[in-house]
Amino acid sequence: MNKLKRLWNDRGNQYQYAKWLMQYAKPYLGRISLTMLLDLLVTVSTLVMVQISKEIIDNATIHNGFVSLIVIYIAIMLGVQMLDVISALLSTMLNERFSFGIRKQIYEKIINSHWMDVKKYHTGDLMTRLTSDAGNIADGIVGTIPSIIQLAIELILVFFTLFSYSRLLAVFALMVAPVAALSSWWLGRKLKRLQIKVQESEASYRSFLQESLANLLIVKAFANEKYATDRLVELRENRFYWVFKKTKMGLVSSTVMSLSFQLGYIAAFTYGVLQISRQVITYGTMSVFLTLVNRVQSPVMGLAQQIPRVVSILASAGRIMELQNLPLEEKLPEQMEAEEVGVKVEHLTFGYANDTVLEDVSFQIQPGEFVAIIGESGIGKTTLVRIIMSFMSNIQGKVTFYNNTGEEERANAESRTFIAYVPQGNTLFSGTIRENIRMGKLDATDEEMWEALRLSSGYEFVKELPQGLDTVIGERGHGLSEGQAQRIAIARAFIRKAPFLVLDEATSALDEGTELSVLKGLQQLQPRPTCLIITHRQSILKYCDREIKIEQKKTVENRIAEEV
Ligand SMILES: Nc1ncnc2c1ncn2[C@@H]1O[C@H](COP(=O)(O)OP(=O)(O)OP(=O)(O)O)[C@@H](O)[C@H]1O
Repeated sequence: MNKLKRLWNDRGNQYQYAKWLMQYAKPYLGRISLTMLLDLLVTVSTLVMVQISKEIIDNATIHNGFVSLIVIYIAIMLGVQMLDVISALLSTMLNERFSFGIRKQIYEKIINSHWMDVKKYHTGDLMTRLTSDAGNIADGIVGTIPSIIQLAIELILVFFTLFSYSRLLAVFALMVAPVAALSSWWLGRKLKRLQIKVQESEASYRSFLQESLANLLIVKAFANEKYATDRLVELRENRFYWVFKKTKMGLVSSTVMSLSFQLGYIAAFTYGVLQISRQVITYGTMSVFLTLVNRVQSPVMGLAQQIPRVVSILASAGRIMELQNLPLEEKLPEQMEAEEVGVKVEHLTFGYANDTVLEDVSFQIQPGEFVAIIGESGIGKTTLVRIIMSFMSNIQGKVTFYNNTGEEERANAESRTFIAYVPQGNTLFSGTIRENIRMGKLDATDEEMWEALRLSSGYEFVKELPQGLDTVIGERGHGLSEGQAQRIAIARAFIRKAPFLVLDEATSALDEGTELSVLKGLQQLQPRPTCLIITHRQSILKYCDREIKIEQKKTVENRIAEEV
């Protein structure tokens, strides 16, 4: 019963996947049809060539002229070659455009979905979906599906041509079809599970590869080079196991089909020979028989061989649809003048999976206030600012920004346009210092960059670099010290001149003196932003008006005394 139910549900899913694929393919249907038309023209031309070859052989046996027929045959053959080339070029172009189109859509989907939902996937897995799965779908839409249609048309055309010569032979030739259909059905079901395993093992392999390269220092520091290589081999072996299993299954089915194909051919051959011996047919007709039998069976085989491809496309479509189904972040139209922004948090409750981190928390931060968020490690400080910045989904309660004129805006992804953020850790991109700072303000001038660097205490060291702002830094700020990278990240936030600034342990790598000058720079920011500063350091508190302490899932507010 359960098995039946699963089959039924699976059928529903396949239909959803196919519908989704169609919707993706829609803009490309014109160009796909053109390549199909070219391929169809090739099919028809080859059928005409079969007919001409029969005439040539028959004319030769009765000593009639056949030179002009050979010339026509060669002309058509050259035409077919040209059509083949054009069709190959067209489908490569189409494949490239389509595969990029699909990747762009998924990429956009990922970057516009809730950060929290996307972070559940390993970047290696996301990469596999963006590259291998998207590639599978592109190949499918541009190659497999048109070739299925083309093979079906070819089958019909050739079948009726053969039928017009000999009904019996046509039916003989099609005897391979039930075998092909049965083995395809059996194969399709088994293959889908294997294909998902192949893609999952590919994702684990890529994830490990990417992570171990990104954390090469840790691998080396713990002398884990051999362990890393062994692990890589193990993951690759796992992938190989599934690929091999899938290939074996494909081979079993194609061997069965190939054997039935051979049998069909032998039957047609014997039948033809008998007919010749009884002088019922000519040698020319015999050659047509054999060619057509071959040509009826090959599309049937071709169709059956497409089954693994279709299965693999549907499995990839399922993996990509999963990303497509992620809910988009809410982006509300601007509702308030974002000057001097404050925030109200009301009855906020939030937890990851089963663990509640914050429970019925309410507080307010006035525009222009500097507030320290404190509390022991792992208590929920970063979580709280991520909620305020609308990175999280499934929160209970309300977060509202407001300005001095009483306008309000419920926190949403669009609110980040008036927020600047310095996250924990090293968050620089590879590229120049200029490119990194510019992320805070895309049209920033050099003067603005130097000013932001001055306020973040990065001016001196960047000035001393031979290439200055054009100094190229590596992945995650490689080439800079942690403290220097932090100051560039702070400059990236300062240049935004955002009315709401969030610093998450932004000065943790700085010495006391440099930290002090960053805090002084923070106070000089014009216009003065509202500032949320997550910190473990007492020295920072005296630069704040208030502290909000997180304790036992609640917040406790304290005004900071002047003399602290
Ligand atoms: N993506 C996540 N999934 C599940 N649990 C998480 C996730 N991120 C954080 N947590 C958990 O939520 C709790 C709060 O984490 P959070 O990062 O907000 O703490 P924090 O106060 O900022 O800590 P620290 O001072 O060490 O940076 C921790 O117990 C942590 O394990």
